[in-house]
Amino acid sequence: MIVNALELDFFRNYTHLEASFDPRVNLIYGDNAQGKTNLLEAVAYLSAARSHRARYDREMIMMGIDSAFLKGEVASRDRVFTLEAKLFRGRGRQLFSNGVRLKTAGELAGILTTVLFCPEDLYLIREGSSARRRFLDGAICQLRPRYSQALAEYNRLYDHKTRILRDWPENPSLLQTLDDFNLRLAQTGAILIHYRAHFIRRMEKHAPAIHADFSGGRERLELSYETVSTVTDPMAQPREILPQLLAHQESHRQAELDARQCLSGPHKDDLVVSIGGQLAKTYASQGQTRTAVLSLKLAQREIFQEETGEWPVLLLDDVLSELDSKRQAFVLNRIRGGQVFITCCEEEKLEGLEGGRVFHIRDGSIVTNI
Ligand SMILES: Nc1ncnc2c1ncn2[C@@H]1O[C@H](COP(=O)(O)OP(=O)(O)OP(=O)(O)O)[C@@H](O)[C@H]1O
Repeated sequence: MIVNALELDFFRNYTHLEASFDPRVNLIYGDNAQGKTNLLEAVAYLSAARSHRARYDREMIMMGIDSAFLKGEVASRDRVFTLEAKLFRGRGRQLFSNGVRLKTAGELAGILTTVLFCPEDLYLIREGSSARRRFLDGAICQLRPRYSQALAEYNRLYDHKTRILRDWPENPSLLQTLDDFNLRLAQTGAILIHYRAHFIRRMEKHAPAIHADFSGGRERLELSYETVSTVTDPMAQPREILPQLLAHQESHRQAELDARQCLSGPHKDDLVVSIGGQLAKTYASQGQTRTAVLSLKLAQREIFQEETGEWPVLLLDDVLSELDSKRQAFVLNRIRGGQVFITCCEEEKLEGLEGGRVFHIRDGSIVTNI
């Protein structure tokens, strides 16, 4: 997948932008607050009609203006697609693919897939397990529609069970439905565990090799999957996992009633990341953390390519800071396959770039395009 060209009108701080891109590396540099991240956000928005940092579409419309327009020309699946989004203040957005209005954002799936790294992704290593579960869920949903259905169903059942456990002392009749929710949660939970285990197994084949190359052979990345303790083989079929989840629920039944919280199930799963045998969350340096997160993202991208034959577009926002020059050179020149967008602040980073195209962004405009 390649973004050949992008056009923006009244998107964030871009009054009007027209740009065409290199099929390999695009380096976007400029001072702080000039519009580098906004550019990546626009590309990401055309991929899934979602922004990683805007809660509402209206935030992306230039202040004082009523609508914004985004247009991308994308080469994908041996065809060229024109993707358009029109954002409005006070009413719903409109999405188009090759001039045809789309009914849902889901219809964009598979045309332009992006893998984004942004500074907040460092939480993936540093913070609690929820950030890592979000990463796993997002990556598996890109590949497996059945997983996204199961995840949505699990979250719905989980919310319901949480309400039962919270309210049962005031309303004991709620407990009559608890067994039913437990069974359905275990059935969908078993599907999540099965898919997560298989995905992490594939990540284990890709991410350590990338991390080793990235760190010049100095570091060994290890991944492992931590799930419900009664599950003996998370790779097994969901029907084999199901009785083990039910047993765990049963043994935690009283504790859940006492705590008025849902304590059993894969909503507490974790992807454990270690570097050289030490838990990355506790011991990794800033550069190691960045390297590990990026290795995970690059592995996600390779798995997608293996499955579909297409490289997702890689969007790297402010990835170079805190990396030494060897690791920067890896990002600039040695990421294999596919198109990459990299934002950075300092001009000296340009010296390390061996090919591709360079864009200097100032105040919502491209001032030089090398
Ligand atoms: N809806 C909007 N209308 C107008 N300007 C906006 C809007 N949303 C954001 N901006 C402005 O866009 C500018 C550039 O933001 P962006 O996040 O792209 O900066 P950046 O170049 O990535 O900077 P940094 O290096 O600090 O990350 C900011 O000054 C911000 O105030």
